[in-house]
Amino acid sequence: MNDTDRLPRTTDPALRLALELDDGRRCSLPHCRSLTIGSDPGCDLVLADRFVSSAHAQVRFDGQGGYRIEDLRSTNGLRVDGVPVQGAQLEPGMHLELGQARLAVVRIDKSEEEARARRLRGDASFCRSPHRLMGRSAVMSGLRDQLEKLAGLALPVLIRGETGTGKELAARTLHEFGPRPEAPFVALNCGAIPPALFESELFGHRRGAFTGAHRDHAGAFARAGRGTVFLDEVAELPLEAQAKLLRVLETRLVSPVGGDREFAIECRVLAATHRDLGAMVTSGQFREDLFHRLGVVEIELPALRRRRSDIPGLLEHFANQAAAELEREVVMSKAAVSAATQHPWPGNVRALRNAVLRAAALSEGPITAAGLLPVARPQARPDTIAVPRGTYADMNAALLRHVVAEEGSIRKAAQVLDVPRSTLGAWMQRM
Ligand SMILES: Nc1ncnc2c1ncn2[C@@H]1O[C@H](COP(=O)(O)OP(=O)(O)OP(=O)(O)O)[C@@H](O)[C@H]1O
Repeated sequence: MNDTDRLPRTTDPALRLALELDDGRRCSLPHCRSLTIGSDPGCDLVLADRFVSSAHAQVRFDGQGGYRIEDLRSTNGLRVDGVPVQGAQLEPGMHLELGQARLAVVRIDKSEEEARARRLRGDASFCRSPHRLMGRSAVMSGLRDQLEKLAGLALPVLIRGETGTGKELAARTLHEFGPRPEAPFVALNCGAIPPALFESELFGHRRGAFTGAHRDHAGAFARAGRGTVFLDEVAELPLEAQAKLLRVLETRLVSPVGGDREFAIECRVLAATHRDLGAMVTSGQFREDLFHRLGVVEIELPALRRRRSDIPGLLEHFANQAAAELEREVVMSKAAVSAATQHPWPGNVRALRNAVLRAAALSEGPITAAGLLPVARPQARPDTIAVPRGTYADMNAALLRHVVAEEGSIRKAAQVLDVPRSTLGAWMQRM
């Protein structure tokens, strides 16, 4: 038998279906679009199974509200409810086998789906969520649509954007609207991990693996379980660490340092960077194969100066946040809104948020333009830096302290040094 057309057809146009993997991952069938399934990272649904062909099958939208799966001449074929088929109309309750991978066709509860979409679009009820990407500009609403589509797919996503544009917020949104929002979201700042600790932080270690390893340590992949690992500032990984990460992403197997057993990883991997990874690949600083693994899909968070129409809404949002924290009214003057809309905001939304919170804390009446954007006082810059005699580490610490003292804040120093604020913060903590 090569076809299961005799199965009842899906006629309800509102019926939404998803494919559920054995490990609980769920991929909702995109509205009115086709979806390819295979082991190739370019597929919409990637199955890391050596019996799955690179492009194994395709789920086609049939134009009438239904979906059909077709075998794409795969090596190991397609089975529906245990029967080898060439194609079949998808119905809830069916079991598909592609190579050794098993997928169940499940019905998505419509109200659950609608609530998810409403939350992502920004209903009032979702305003309280700390993970909300605000902004009414066309570029931001396009981005939210993109995130909504990507959240249901198990693909790796590379998030690009300048510091403070909301990359981590976007990663959390993908996790929160993905199939397992209740599973852990583990964020790791790759720029803040000393090279010697990289393997242990990601993959974990066993007790006694190295001096100081007094007990077993679960790495990020183990802690994320079936959730998400977010590799922030992934471009900062040294080449040796990149090779190790690539191996894990290819085999989906992790071996803790000092352990003799590998375990399979089940989490989704998201990565972010403020750097031009393509250029780093060209200059040999970043592995091309890892770049393609991580960036199956790329999204870009636009700089705030490229979407100035979002600024008044963000000011209002953060003024409300400040009012809630300070337990008093916080009002922005028209002049402050106008000045903020012209400002270049090199530190993007984070800088804007900090400016509003600082101004709200310091001003008693409405926030003025000068209160929000104080003019930087020119500082006398010494020609030399007093560097202590000592080790390379001592010297680095002295230089970092100097830049922070001169710039007046870790945020500004991070901009001068062109490193993320969180990275510089972590360096300072280790000094
Ligand atoms: N669109 C947005 N709506 C509301 N808040 C935002 C938005 N974008 C960023 N923020 C806020 O700005 C701050 C910085 O965001 P986030 O940490 O996600 O940026 P990032 O791009 O990951 O920064 P970095 O590269 O420095 O790590 C957070 O407090 C976040 O909540």
